[in-house]
Amino acid sequence: MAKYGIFVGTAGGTSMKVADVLAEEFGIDEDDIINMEEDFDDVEEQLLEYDVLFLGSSTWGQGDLHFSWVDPILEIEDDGIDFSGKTVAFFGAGDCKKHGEHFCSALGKLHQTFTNAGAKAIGAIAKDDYKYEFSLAEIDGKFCGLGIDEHNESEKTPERIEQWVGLLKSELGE
Ligand SMILES: Cc1cc2nc3c(=O)[nH]c(=O)nc-3n(C[C@H](O)[C@H](O)[C@H](O)COP(=O)(O)O)c2cc1C
Repeated sequence: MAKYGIFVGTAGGTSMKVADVLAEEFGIDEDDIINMEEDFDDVEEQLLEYDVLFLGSSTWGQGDLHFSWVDPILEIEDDGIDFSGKTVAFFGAGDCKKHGEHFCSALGKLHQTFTNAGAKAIGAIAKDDYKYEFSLAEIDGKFCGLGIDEHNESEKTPERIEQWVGLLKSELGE
Protein backbone atom coordinates (compact mmCIF):
# COMPACT_ATOMS: atom_id res chain seq x y z
CA MET A 1 0.00 0.00 0.00
CA ALA A 2 1.28 3.47 -0.89
CA LYS A 3 2.47 5.47 2.09
CA TYR A 4 1.17 9.05 2.36
CA GLY A 5 2.96 11.93 4.10
CA ILE A 6 2.29 15.65 4.55
CA PHE A 7 5.11 18.20 4.88
CA VAL A 8 4.23 21.81 5.74
CA GLY A 9 6.24 25.01 6.10
CA THR A 10 4.03 27.52 7.88
CA ALA A 11 4.53 30.63 10.01
CA GLY A 12 1.05 31.21 11.41
CA GLY A 13 -0.53 27.80 10.84
CA THR A 14 -2.78 28.88 7.94
CA SER A 15 -1.36 26.33 5.51
CA MET A 16 -1.92 23.67 8.18
CA LYS A 17 -5.68 24.05 7.58
CA VAL A 18 -5.22 22.25 4.29
CA ALA A 19 -2.95 19.65 5.90
CA ASP A 20 -5.57 18.83 8.53
CA VAL A 21 -8.26 18.18 5.91
CA LEU A 22 -5.85 16.09 3.81
CA ALA A 23 -5.00 13.99 6.87
CA GLU A 24 -8.64 13.37 7.61
CA GLU A 25 -9.66 12.63 4.02
CA PHE A 26 -6.74 10.32 3.25
CA GLY A 27 -6.54 8.71 6.70
CA ILE A 28 -3.02 10.04 7.32
CA ASP A 29 -1.65 9.48 10.81
CA GLU A 30 -0.60 12.45 12.95
CA ASP A 31 3.00 11.17 12.91
CA ASP A 32 3.00 11.49 9.12
CA ILE A 33 2.18 15.22 9.23
CA ILE A 34 5.55 16.92 9.39
CA ASN A 35 5.80 20.55 10.39
CA MET A 36 9.01 21.52 8.53
CA GLU A 37 10.14 23.98 11.17
CA GLU A 38 9.51 21.75 14.18
CA ASP A 39 9.82 18.15 13.04
CA PHE A 40 12.04 18.02 9.97
CA ASP A 41 15.72 17.19 9.90
CA ASP A 42 16.50 14.67 7.16
CA VAL A 43 15.53 14.59 3.47
CA GLU A 44 16.37 10.96 2.82
CA GLU A 45 14.97 9.55 6.05
CA GLN A 46 11.81 11.61 6.09
CA LEU A 47 10.74 12.73 2.59
CA LEU A 48 11.90 9.57 0.84
CA GLU A 49 9.98 7.40 3.29
CA TYR A 50 6.72 8.21 1.46
CA ASP A 51 5.25 7.28 -1.93
CA VAL A 52 2.72 10.12 -2.05
CA LEU A 53 3.81 13.48 -0.65
CA PHE A 54 1.51 16.43 -0.01
CA LEU A 55 3.91 19.39 0.16
CA GLY A 56 2.82 22.72 1.63
CA SER A 57 4.38 26.14 2.06
CA SER A 58 3.14 29.65 2.54
CA THR A 59 4.87 32.32 0.41
CA TRP A 60 7.22 35.02 1.77
CA GLY A 61 9.52 37.85 0.67
CA GLN A 62 9.49 38.04 -3.11
CA GLY A 63 7.72 34.76 -3.76
CA ASP A 64 9.96 32.70 -1.48
CA LEU A 65 9.24 29.43 0.28
CA HIS A 66 8.76 29.39 4.05
CA PHE A 67 12.32 29.43 5.44
CA SER A 68 12.03 25.88 6.78
CA TRP A 69 12.04 24.56 3.19
CA VAL A 70 15.21 26.37 2.12
CA ASP A 71 17.82 23.84 3.31
CA PRO A 72 15.93 20.70 2.22
CA ILE A 73 15.35 22.20 -1.24
CA LEU A 74 19.04 23.07 -1.60
CA GLU A 75 19.99 19.56 -0.49
CA ILE A 76 17.61 17.91 -2.99
CA GLU A 77 18.96 20.08 -5.81
CA ASP A 78 22.67 20.02 -4.91
CA ASP A 79 22.84 16.31 -4.07
CA GLY A 80 20.57 15.28 -6.96
CA ILE A 81 18.27 13.31 -4.65
CA ASP A 82 16.03 11.10 -6.75
CA PHE A 83 12.26 11.32 -6.33
CA SER A 84 11.32 9.18 -9.31
CA GLY A 85 8.42 6.90 -8.52
CA LYS A 86 7.05 9.45 -6.01
CA THR A 87 3.79 11.34 -6.50
CA VAL A 88 3.63 14.92 -5.21
CA ALA A 89 0.96 17.61 -4.80
CA PHE A 90 1.45 21.20 -3.62
CA PHE A 91 -0.54 23.57 -1.43
CA GLY A 92 -0.09 26.73 0.60
CA ALA A 93 -1.46 30.03 1.82
CA GLY A 94 -0.81 33.43 0.28
CA ASP A 95 -2.24 36.91 -0.12
CA CYS A 96 -3.48 37.84 -3.60
CA LYS A 97 -3.97 41.56 -2.82
CA LYS A 98 -0.92 42.69 -0.84
CA HIS A 99 1.34 40.16 -2.58
CA GLY A 100 -0.40 39.68 -5.93
CA GLU A 101 2.93 40.17 -7.70
CA HIS A 102 4.01 36.76 -6.37
CA PHE A 103 0.79 35.06 -5.26
CA CYS A 104 1.52 31.61 -3.79
CA SER A 105 4.76 31.40 -5.78
CA ALA A 106 6.13 28.93 -3.21
CA LEU A 107 4.00 26.24 -4.86
CA GLY A 108 5.79 26.84 -8.15
CA LYS A 109 9.18 26.58 -6.46
CA LEU A 110 8.26 23.27 -4.84
CA HIS A 111 6.92 22.06 -8.18
CA GLN A 112 10.15 22.95 -9.95
CA THR A 113 12.40 21.20 -7.42
CA PHE A 114 10.39 18.02 -7.04
CA THR A 115 9.54 17.49 -10.70
CA ASN A 116 13.18 18.16 -11.66
CA ALA A 117 14.05 15.48 -9.11
CA GLY A 118 11.82 13.01 -10.96
CA ALA A 119 8.55 13.15 -9.00
CA LYS A 120 5.18 13.06 -10.74
CA ALA A 121 3.06 16.13 -9.89
CA ILE A 122 -0.70 15.90 -9.53
CA GLY A 123 -3.39 18.34 -8.36
CA ALA A 124 -3.09 21.19 -10.88
CA ILE A 125 -6.26 23.30 -11.01
CA ALA A 126 -7.84 25.97 -13.22
CA LYS A 127 -6.30 29.37 -12.50
CA ASP A 128 -9.52 31.30 -13.32
CA ASP A 129 -10.66 31.14 -9.69
CA TYR A 130 -7.69 33.31 -8.62
CA LYS A 131 -6.89 36.98 -9.19
CA TYR A 132 -3.22 37.97 -9.17
CA GLU A 133 -0.65 39.79 -11.27
CA PHE A 134 1.96 37.07 -11.32
CA SER A 135 2.62 33.68 -9.76
CA LEU A 136 5.32 31.06 -10.22
CA ALA A 137 2.55 28.58 -9.37
CA GLU A 138 1.10 29.20 -12.83
CA ILE A 139 2.55 26.42 -14.94
CA ASP A 140 1.33 25.37 -18.39
CA GLY A 141 -1.77 27.56 -18.04
CA LYS A 142 -2.85 26.08 -14.71
CA PHE A 143 -2.25 26.67 -11.00
CA CYS A 144 0.13 23.84 -10.05
CA GLY A 145 -1.56 23.14 -6.71
CA LEU A 146 -4.00 24.51 -4.17
CA GLY A 147 -3.55 28.12 -3.07
CA ILE A 148 -5.68 29.49 -0.27
CA ASP A 149 -6.03 33.14 0.73
CA GLU A 150 -7.35 33.61 4.23
CA HIS A 151 -6.77 37.38 4.09
CA ASN A 152 -9.07 38.18 1.17
CA GLU A 153 -11.04 35.07 0.17
CA SER A 154 -11.50 32.99 3.30
CA GLU A 155 -15.09 32.24 2.29
CA LYS A 156 -13.73 30.30 -0.71
CA THR A 157 -11.34 28.13 1.32
CA PRO A 158 -13.62 25.23 2.36
CA GLU A 159 -14.90 24.68 -1.17
CA ARG A 160 -11.44 25.07 -2.69
CA ILE A 161 -10.07 22.42 -0.34
CA GLU A 162 -13.02 20.09 -0.93
CA GLN A 163 -12.70 20.32 -4.72
CA TRP A 164 -8.96 19.80 -4.58
CA VAL A 165 -9.28 16.75 -2.35
CA GLY A 166 -11.79 15.33 -4.88
CA LEU A 167 -9.31 15.96 -7.71
CA LEU A 168 -6.45 14.32 -5.79
CA LYS A 169 -8.59 11.28 -5.00
CA SER A 170 -9.50 10.86 -8.64
CA GLU A 171 -5.88 11.34 -9.82
CA LEU A 172 -4.70 8.86 -7.20
CA GLY A 173 -7.43 6.40 -8.18
CA GLU A 174 -8.96 6.37 -4.67
C1 LIG B 1 6.59 39.99 4.78
C2 LIG B 1 5.52 39.16 4.09
C3 LIG B 1 5.76 38.73 2.79
C4 LIG B 1 4.79 37.97 2.12
N1 LIG B 1 5.01 37.60 0.81
C5 LIG B 1 4.03 36.94 0.13
C6 LIG B 1 4.19 36.62 -1.25
O1 LIG B 1 5.21 36.90 -1.89
N2 LIG B 1 3.17 35.96 -1.87
C7 LIG B 1 2.00 35.62 -1.22
O2 LIG B 1 1.11 35.02 -1.85
N3 LIG B 1 1.83 35.90 0.10
C8 LIG B 1 2.81 36.55 0.79
N4 LIG B 1 2.63 36.85 2.12
C9 LIG B 1 1.38 36.43 2.79
C10 LIG B 1 1.52 35.11 3.57
O3 LIG B 1 1.91 34.04 2.75
C11 LIG B 1 0.14 34.83 4.21
O4 LIG B 1 0.00 35.68 5.33
C12 LIG B 1 -0.15 33.40 4.59
O5 LIG B 1 -1.49 33.30 5.02
C13 LIG B 1 0.75 32.86 5.69
O6 LIG B 1 0.42 31.49 5.86
P1 LIG B 1 1.01 30.56 7.00
O7 LIG B 1 0.31 30.93 8.28
O8 LIG B 1 0.70 29.16 6.59
O9 LIG B 1 2.48 30.80 7.09
C14 LIG B 1 3.59 37.60 2.80
C15 LIG B 1 3.39 38.04 4.13
C16 LIG B 1 4.34 38.80 4.76
C17 LIG B 1 4.06 39.27 6.18
